[in-house]
Amino acid sequence: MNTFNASLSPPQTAQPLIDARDLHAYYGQSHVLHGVDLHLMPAETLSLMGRNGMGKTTTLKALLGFVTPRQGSVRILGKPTRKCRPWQVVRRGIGYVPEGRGIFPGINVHEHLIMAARPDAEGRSPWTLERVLDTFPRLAQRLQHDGALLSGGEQQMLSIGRALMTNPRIMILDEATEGLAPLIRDEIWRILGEIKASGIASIIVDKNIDNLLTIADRHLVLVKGSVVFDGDSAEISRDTSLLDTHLGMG
Ligand SMILES: Nc1ncnc2c1ncn2[C@@H]1O[C@H](COP(=O)(O)OP(=O)(O)OP(=O)(O)O)[C@@H](O)[C@H]1O
Repeated sequence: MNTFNASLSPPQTAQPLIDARDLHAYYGQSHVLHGVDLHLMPAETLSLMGRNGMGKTTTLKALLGFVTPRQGSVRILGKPTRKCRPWQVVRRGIGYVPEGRGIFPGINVHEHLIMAARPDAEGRSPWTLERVLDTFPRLAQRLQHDGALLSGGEQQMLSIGRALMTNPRIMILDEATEGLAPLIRDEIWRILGEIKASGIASIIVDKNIDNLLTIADRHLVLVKGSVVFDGDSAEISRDTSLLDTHLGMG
């Protein structure tokens, strides 16, 4: 798929987990998304790229129901989400790791994890507390620590661990490694690789393009609320003008 020729519809071979079409979103009078199409296939890792302010977070919020699109549709697991509240959308099997992490003061690590625990739609719980703590040994050492007293990296691990406790089919991560020290970032990318290997589909927003090119199967690039590229890592790597102009990697 080439630049400025974004796909309008997903492949017909399997049902997409997420199928969003022609999303238009506004903040007041400000028209922020201009007809975004986005689909996510089972077990796929999709990156959402673009410079600051291009509409990545708003796209994620439109998928989750935090922002109501004025035009367009979102289907999660084949069912429309129109009129659904965000909690009803995520109950279809989405683990959300928001920008800023969403960790609560006054609640410790153990409580953050167990309050999120639920089985998947088939009643299975592959992600147990034990498995999450095995994946994040740092959290195991800090179980009784208040969320507000954790480092940024620990908070991000807790945010990801909490999302996994919901036994999601889809993980949505906004700014997965923002503001973290290089070693912690590496740790987060390793864990995102494990999540991918476990078969969970993901949408990842992050500023580190090299890591996104390594981990994601497909990439969408947003410019001023429109998708200008939809393709795989080889395709985007060849498109030096796109990388230079829209991602600052020239
Ligand atoms: N709550 C809001 N009210 C008004 N305008 C907003 C609001 N949130 C975002 N915007 C504006 O909408 C546009 C898209 O913002 P959005 O946060 O979706 O972009 P982004 O690509 O995620 O950027 P960043 O990397 O800076 O988070 C920007 O112009 C931003 O200023």
